[in-house]
Amino acid sequence: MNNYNKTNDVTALPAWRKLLDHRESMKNFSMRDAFRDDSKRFQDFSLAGCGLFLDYSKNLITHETRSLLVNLAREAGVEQAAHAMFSGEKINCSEGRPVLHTALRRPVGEPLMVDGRNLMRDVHGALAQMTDVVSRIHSHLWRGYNDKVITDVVNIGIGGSFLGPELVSEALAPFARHGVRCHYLANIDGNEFREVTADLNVETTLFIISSKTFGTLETLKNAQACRSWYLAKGGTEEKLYRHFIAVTSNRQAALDFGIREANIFPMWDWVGGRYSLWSAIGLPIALAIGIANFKELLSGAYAMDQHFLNEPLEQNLPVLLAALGVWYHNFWDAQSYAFLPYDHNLRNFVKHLQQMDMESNGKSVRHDGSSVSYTTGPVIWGGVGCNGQHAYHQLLHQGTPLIPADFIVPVVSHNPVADHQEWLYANCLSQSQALMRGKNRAEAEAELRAKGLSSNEIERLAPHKVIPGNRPSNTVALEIINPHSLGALIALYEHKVFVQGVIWGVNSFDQWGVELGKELGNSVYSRLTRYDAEPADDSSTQGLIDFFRGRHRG
Ligand SMILES: O=P(O)(O)OC[C@H]1O[C@H](O)[C@H](O)[C@@H](O)[C@@H]1O
Repeated sequence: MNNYNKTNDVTALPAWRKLLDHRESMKNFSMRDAFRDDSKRFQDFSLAGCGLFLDYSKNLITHETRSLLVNLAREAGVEQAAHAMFSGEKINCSEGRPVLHTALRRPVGEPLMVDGRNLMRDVHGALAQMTDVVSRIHSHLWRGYNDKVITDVVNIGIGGSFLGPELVSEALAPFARHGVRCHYLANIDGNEFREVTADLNVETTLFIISSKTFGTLETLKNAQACRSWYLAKGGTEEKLYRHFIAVTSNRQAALDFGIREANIFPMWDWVGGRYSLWSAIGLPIALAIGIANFKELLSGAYAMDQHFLNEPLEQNLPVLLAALGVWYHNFWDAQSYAFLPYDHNLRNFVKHLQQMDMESNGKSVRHDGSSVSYTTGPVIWGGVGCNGQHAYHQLLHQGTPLIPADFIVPVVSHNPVADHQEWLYANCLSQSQALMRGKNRAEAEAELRAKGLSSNEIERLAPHKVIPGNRPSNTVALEIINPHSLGALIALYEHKVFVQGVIWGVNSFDQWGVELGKELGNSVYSRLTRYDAEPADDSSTQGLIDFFRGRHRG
């Protein structure tokens, strides 16, 4: 039971009931009319903070909606929950752990006592260890077994030990000027292994085994394969320590794998995998962009932390985004949410957000073990614009489901080409404008008439040309993607997810749902590889095992 939402059932809160009534009153609300009737709408429903600018005016909301949604967040205990999280309360109830990824970006000097221990000493100790190894590699003091300079880093990790670092490395590629290329090896798939290692030089490659538990199948199998690759390519056992680093909370397992003590970077159980890029899991980022830029990333996230903690709910970026998501999800029956970054370097942002959001709030049991009676975490999807306009925006504009969208767009490109950035920005705005205003029947007919079509043709075609509109979106604009603004942007969504979890009364920080598949995987594997194994419990699994056996050339 969380300490701040006594009922734990959000539908019992007065604000929820008022929102149900309000939803009824909004059934004929038209954004297009709202913009026509209120010239101050953009001004009233936009907010700047931490280098980001949020335009949330293209939403199915009025001033009353906003105050009811903010009241819901308040009644659900969001303010108390935020302080509980930041102060180290064990809010991850099922695992009895604090949730302190925010501690990873606190500046030196701000102590954080948890169970009598100042965690900040551990945090800054790890940051100092990162700083040292980055400095030694960038200054060519750290060399390979043949004394060659390190030019490539392969991060071996999956889930939170991969998606966050991958996102940040790509997003901050313009800042990678230290001669170290980052590669990510995540899946247990020979195709990926070959793709990652094909062009690597064993003499100049450093492997980072990133695994909070050091027990993840994919990561351990890849670590063993990379070790074999290193030895097969000429690497020596004696100098293996120059090519293998580990980031983990399971120190003993790393030592047992053969990682030298000094090459082990700490992780802690109070940092969830999907929130861990700010820790030594972010080592590949720091190797690519330098420790100074990595610290800028931390300071951007810290700025958003302070905004989230201190701004009133009405002026609070994560709270507003969270409340709007709840509004559509629980009162407009939206089942998914689209993220549409208009920047090539943010092309994998949605992958990180998928884990952050869906692994956090893809829950159906509240803190106290009771089942929810309402929908919780949405399906998160999306992709880079303008590409999506030529793929799935059709459904966004004329499909049957309501799918709220977040557009994310920088003004300045790191690589300006002709007027491309102007067109990219224009397309981002026009897509959200089209979602909002649509094209009504009269406009469709007038357009066809202007093309000289006959009235029969107009009658036939017009229904297909109508675009419903009134489809909500937010636009997060920023001047340029840099370490500070990216840190703030990622932290914005971390806190949005947190606020929604508080409102829904679920534990956003465990992930028991991923265990069963892993357990069953072990028994399927043994049936695939041992001919004396018991048959599977169901004919589908056994039939597919037989299909494999009949064809596999192992
Ligand atoms: O970092 P690791 O312990 O290897 O875990 C890697 C990933 O696998 C787990 O199954 C969880 O679903 C993720 O939250 C985690 O990030």
